Amino acid sequence: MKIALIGYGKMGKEIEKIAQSRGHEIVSRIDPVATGEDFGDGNFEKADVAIEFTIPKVAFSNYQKCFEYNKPVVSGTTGWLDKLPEIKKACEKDGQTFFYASNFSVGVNILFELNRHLAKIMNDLDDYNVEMTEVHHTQKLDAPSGTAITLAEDLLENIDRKKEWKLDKGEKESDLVIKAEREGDVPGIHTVKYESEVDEITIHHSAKSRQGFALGAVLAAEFAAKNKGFLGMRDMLKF
Ligand SMILES: NC(=O)c1ccc[n+]([C@@H]2O[C@H](COP(=O)([O-])OP(=O)(O)OC[C@H]3O[C@@H](n4cnc5c(N)ncnc54)[C@H](O)[C@@H]3O)[C@@H](O)[C@H]2O)c1
Ligand SMILES: O=C(O)C1=N[C@H](C(=O)O)CCC1
Repeated sequence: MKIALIGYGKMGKEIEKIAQSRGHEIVSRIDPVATGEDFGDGNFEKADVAIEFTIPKVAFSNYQKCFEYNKPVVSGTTGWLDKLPEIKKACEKDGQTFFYASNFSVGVNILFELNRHLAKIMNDLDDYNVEMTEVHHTQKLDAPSGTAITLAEDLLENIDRKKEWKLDKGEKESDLVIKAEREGDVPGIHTVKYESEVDEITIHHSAKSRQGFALGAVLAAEFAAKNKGFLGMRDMLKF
């Protein structure tokens, strides 16, 4: 498969290694800083699929470009999701293909499943408060992480006593607090903690490197090249 990388930073480079090890060819590396390559230089159109890991403020315009070229796109960038309804519309009305995941690691997607299941159990157990922590490297631009937002949305959907998430500090009992910490080169740690007077229950994922995110993004690109529409990890992993 021929792959275009949009964003050739930490994730773009990790994805390149995994994609090549799975026999794929990188035909384009679009990044104004790292490579100087652009959509119009004749290479992007050779791609079967694009994988985009950039920065929040440019992600949406990159997806529009992919759609202009009718290329399926895998989106890993976080912090731009206010534009998601427009992307869904492009998939439904114009037949575009878009695969988004706040986290492509299979391990984190297992955590998402556990989080939904545990939240259903904890809904009636009012003695427990729930809060979340995420830890990432100091270069990260967005907070809370996209992964933390996914975990929080699943908690809010299943725990009636929590009404909205708040970054770092809550004001009311009904606020779900997400603490965001930045240190060193931490690839990503997410914890959901329930606490009562008598005990604590935690579920936790800690990435050892960026390899798991990159492998998941390449698997998603393989899936997006064969399937159409608005896609996500639950379509691909089927667990
Ligand atoms: N979904 C996941 O599994 C997952 C995993 C890791 C990171 N991320 C997200 O991916 C994004 C990138 O992470 P990273 O660690 O690679 O960041 P990074 O800072 O190392 O790389 C970002 C790259 O984007 C480039 N860029 C900036 N503007 C651009 C543009 N207009 N077009 C193309 N490239 C452009 C930058 O020059 C840089 O090289 C972040 O939003 C991060 O939160 C998601
Ligand atoms: O390094 C990052 O930035 C990461 N971003 C994603 C997020 O915001 O959840 C996934 C984990 C790593």
